Amino acid sequence: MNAAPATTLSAVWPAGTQRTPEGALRIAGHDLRDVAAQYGTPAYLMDEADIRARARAFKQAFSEAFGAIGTQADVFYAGKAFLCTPMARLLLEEGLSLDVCTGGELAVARKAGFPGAKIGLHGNNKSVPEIEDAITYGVGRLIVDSFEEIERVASIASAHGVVQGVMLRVKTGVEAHTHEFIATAHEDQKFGFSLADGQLMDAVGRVLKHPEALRLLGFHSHIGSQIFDSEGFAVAAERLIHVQLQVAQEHGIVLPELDLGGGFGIAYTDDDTPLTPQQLAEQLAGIVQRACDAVGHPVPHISIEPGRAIVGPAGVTLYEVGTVKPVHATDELTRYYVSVDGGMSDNPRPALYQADYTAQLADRTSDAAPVTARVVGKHCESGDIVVRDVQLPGDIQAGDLLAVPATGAYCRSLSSQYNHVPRPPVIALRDGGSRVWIRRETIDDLLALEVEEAEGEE
Ligand SMILES: Cc1ncc(COP(=O)(O)O)c(C=O)c1O
Ligand SMILES: N[C@@H](CCCC[NH3+])C(=O)O
Repeated sequence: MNAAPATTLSAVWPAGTQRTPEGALRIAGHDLRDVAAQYGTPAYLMDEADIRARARAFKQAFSEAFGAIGTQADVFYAGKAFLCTPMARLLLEEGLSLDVCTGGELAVARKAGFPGAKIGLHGNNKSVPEIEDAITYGVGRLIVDSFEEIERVASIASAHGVVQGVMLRVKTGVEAHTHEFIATAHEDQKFGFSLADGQLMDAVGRVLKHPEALRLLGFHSHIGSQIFDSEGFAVAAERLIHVQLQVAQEHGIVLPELDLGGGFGIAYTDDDTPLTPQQLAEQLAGIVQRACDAVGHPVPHISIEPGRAIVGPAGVTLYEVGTVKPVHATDELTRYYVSVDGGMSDNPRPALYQADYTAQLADRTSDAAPVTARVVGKHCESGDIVVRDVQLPGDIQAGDLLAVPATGAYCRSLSSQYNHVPRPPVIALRDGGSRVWIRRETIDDLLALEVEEAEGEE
């Protein structure tokens, strides 16, 4: 008798994820039971080919769509989504640029040999050492976020005899359709110079007073994160092109660059329907062209900064189930609390943003009737939820493996050691091999930070 064929999972999973005829999940050719046996759980798994394919898709789609309107577009991967040295090297191999926002992220880029010219440094409160590191490393663009910083960057650049390329972060006033904590362009939040109250034009004037130290490249806007339509980008682009025109009229300078930021949404569950890189690129190119044509301004060189959309869907967290507790939530509902060996320390997004995820058994299939389950972690918080609502087989039990998809972005990078739970490793899976990108943290790693009192010391 022929075995049942492998089935391919939905787009919430890394491309090509399958359920094998034996019932286990397989990613990049790896049976997750073998991965768990080799590396332990919990573990962040990254499908390397999937990251590469998404990086390539963005690069190609944006260069084609913006090439068609007579300009170029660079893709700066937003390192905050997930960064480590091998990831930075992968991006470099794929021809992307890199957005970092702290000295720590810059240090990873340097370790990877990422050329300074292909790096942008963000941050609303960069320290003097961070600015010095960026300038001496030759970072191509520094995205300036405050009046204090204009003077700080000018004085450091001038002390090093450098004319530093800068962009101004703009608060465009766009109300992005996303969770309040990840919307970043409305007035009442910390990022950027406001367009509405004249701060931006004031900032332009102040940058232009330092021609020996600062070169104004253009404006930068990031309207927020996990956004599914291009409406907000259209409003932001129109406003930005309009001020670029104003700069041309008032100062006689045509600013060569415009950065539209990142924030492109991904599917966390099957209810989410993100745009493809090609759809995004075509829509954004149309938006920029119309905005420029409307005021007769040349189309600037464009950059975008996707983080989540490149790395998010490529990641899956693999857990082991420890307990299953049926809870009589209401007269009608028994909810099965499935506790796994990680939780809010490896994925704080549900606690921070009420983010939705899904999950599937990774070691077997089951014919048992599905039950309403909540996947929770092992931390001392009732908000320690990994997946709020998911249907899982009623015979789920201790020892089962559970996989949660779409955890490649803002999980490892937002992780903590809450309750002294060491952080999971990051394992890169590729056809024919696997490799540890970041090893599992140990209790000794955590204890090593403590400073013992020397004997005889008060
Ligand atoms: C300035 C900037 N660029 C890019 C990003 C990347 O966002 P996302 O990972 O949602 O694409 C962020 C984070 O939201 C950001 O603050
Ligand atoms: N950390 C957020 C996104 C904000 C990114 C930085 N501006 C998330 O997980 O969705």
